[in-house]
Amino acid sequence: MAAQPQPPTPSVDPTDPKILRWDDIGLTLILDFISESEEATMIAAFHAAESNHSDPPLNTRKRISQHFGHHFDYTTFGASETHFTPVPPYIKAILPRLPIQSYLPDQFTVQYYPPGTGIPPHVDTHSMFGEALYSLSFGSAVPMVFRMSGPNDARKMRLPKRSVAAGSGTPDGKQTTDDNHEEHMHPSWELILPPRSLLLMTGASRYGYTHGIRPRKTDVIDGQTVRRQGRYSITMRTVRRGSEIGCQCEFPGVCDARIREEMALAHGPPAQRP
Ligand SMILES: O=C(O)CCC(=O)C(=O)O
Ligand SMILES: [Fe+2]
Repeated sequence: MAAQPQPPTPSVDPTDPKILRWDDIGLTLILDFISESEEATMIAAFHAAESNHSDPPLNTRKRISQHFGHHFDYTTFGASETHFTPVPPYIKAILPRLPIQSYLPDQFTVQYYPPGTGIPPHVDTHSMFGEALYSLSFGSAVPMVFRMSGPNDARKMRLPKRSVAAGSGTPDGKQTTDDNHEEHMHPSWELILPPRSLLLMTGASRYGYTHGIRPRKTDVIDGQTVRRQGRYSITMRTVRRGSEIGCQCEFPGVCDARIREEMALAHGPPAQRP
């Protein structure tokens, strides 16, 4: 396997060597954010909630999601108005430890990735969720791919049927010439997310970069080729409400708020009723 592109060198927090920061792009990785016993509790809770379903996670070949708080709405890429599931204690317990306390997440997606699966590169919706996006990893390590978005990403986000599942490349995941050009302009790099680590995306890493996980049977971790195992993550987001909905970021190419404004301009003002 070709060597995977390494992430830029982080700075290590002087007060805590487990906190790695890429300050210029607003990215933070906190190692050992949860204990092994908290990890075991989370895995057990995930499986307990799945056992009502016909397809238990260990037999699935597709990513499975559980939603807590306001559900993620895959049609608007925002939060559901109607679906709410109370937040379980194992999630509530970690909120006081999150690095940003001025606002806390209230939308949680717990996902199980069977071995070999991933998530296509995407930019999480800007206008519907607050700046801080968290991803807590557990179960096993996986490389997350980051790449500064470019014109090809902007073009794809303006296609009629944008979806997280469509991601980058062709629907079958193959790279197109445009993808290769984009990769040349803004090379991607992979950051290993170890189990029990917390990733925090703000600034450019949140608004301007795509992030994703390549579907792969093996990964190179610490120089060793290892078979990918089942992985779990909890994505944590803060729902924007009322006048907070919108975005003023510096990355209009991949900003859903700007795309909506463009569409409104292109289609003219709404028809006046007599
Ligand atoms: O599994 C992860 O760590 C990230 C998932 C993600 O990017 C998302 O749900 O938007
Ligand atoms: Fe995401």
